[in-house]
Amino acid sequence: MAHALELADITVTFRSKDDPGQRYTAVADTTLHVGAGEFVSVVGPTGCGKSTLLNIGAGLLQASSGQVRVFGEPLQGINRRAGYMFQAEALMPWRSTIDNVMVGLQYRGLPEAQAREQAQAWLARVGLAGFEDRYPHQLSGGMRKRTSLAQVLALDPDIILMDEPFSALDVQTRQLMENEVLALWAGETEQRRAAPSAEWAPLVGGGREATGGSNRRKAVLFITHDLDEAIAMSDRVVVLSAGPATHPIGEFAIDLPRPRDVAEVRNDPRFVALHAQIWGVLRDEVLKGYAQQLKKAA
Ligand SMILES: Nc1ncnc2c1ncn2[C@@H]1O[C@H](COP(=O)(O)OP(=O)(O)OP(=O)(O)O)[C@@H](O)[C@H]1O
Repeated sequence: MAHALELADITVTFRSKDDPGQRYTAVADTTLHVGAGEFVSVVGPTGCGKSTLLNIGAGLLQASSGQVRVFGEPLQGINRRAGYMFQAEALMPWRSTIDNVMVGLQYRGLPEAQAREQAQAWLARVGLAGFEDRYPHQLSGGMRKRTSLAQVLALDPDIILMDEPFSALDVQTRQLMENEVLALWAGETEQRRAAPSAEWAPLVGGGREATGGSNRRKAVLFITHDLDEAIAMSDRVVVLSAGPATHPIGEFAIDLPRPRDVAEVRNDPRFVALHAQIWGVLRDEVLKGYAQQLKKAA
């Protein structure tokens, strides 16, 4: 079966805007894939080219050479089978929560009433029932992330591309969101734990089923610089070298049982062993990446 997303021999060379003769090869000869329904994380030192690879997979950036295939088909233009969750807030501040979630559905041609119904169901599913009319500035950081998640999932993409989506959150909210993403990805719809407040609400059922979408597991490409997060969430972790000419230098199957609680799984001896193994490959690259950042700043 074709991979959901395949990057084959990708090289990305940027040209300096000020001096077109000056070039920087951020990524070189990189091949990586995400199987249908697979959760893959890519980790690497800061500035190594993680977002560049994700942008290539999203079709937002064209590779200098190499091929991108989506379910076996060469990607041309934007990857319409993928939803994209950025590190930065992507909500429109002038639109209410529900309007933010509805906008993509309406853009796809869904009548307003139907778009509203689906958006409402998704907001409920990410624990935001009752917050439909709030504006982004009236929500906490975690709630805004939930809204972004609803926005992406409402479009029922087969592939989800996530670029450090929770790095701006505090540790507790971040772990909650990570668990929520895992539960949504795994198709869990039951209430998993008691909810002391909306901010801490668990997933509630009915979203996807109520809106007639599919319940199959999505392929996820998750970019992070946080190795703990990568191991806790993924089926597979790909380690990138420091730049320039970044490329994968290690790939590790994460054989921890699911369902996982991202906080608890860190105490599992297998997690500790995997962490030590992967960190053994990543450590030198992180040091190289850090030295490069210092040089750039000097
Ligand atoms: N449009 C561009 N023009 C020139 N150089 C670029 C461009 N986009 C990215 N780069 C460079 O390519 C390299 C990789 O950038 P990228 O943002 O992909 O790294 P990253 O691993 O996602 O970084 P971080 O960990 O900081 O999020 C960096 O050195 C960056 O400065």
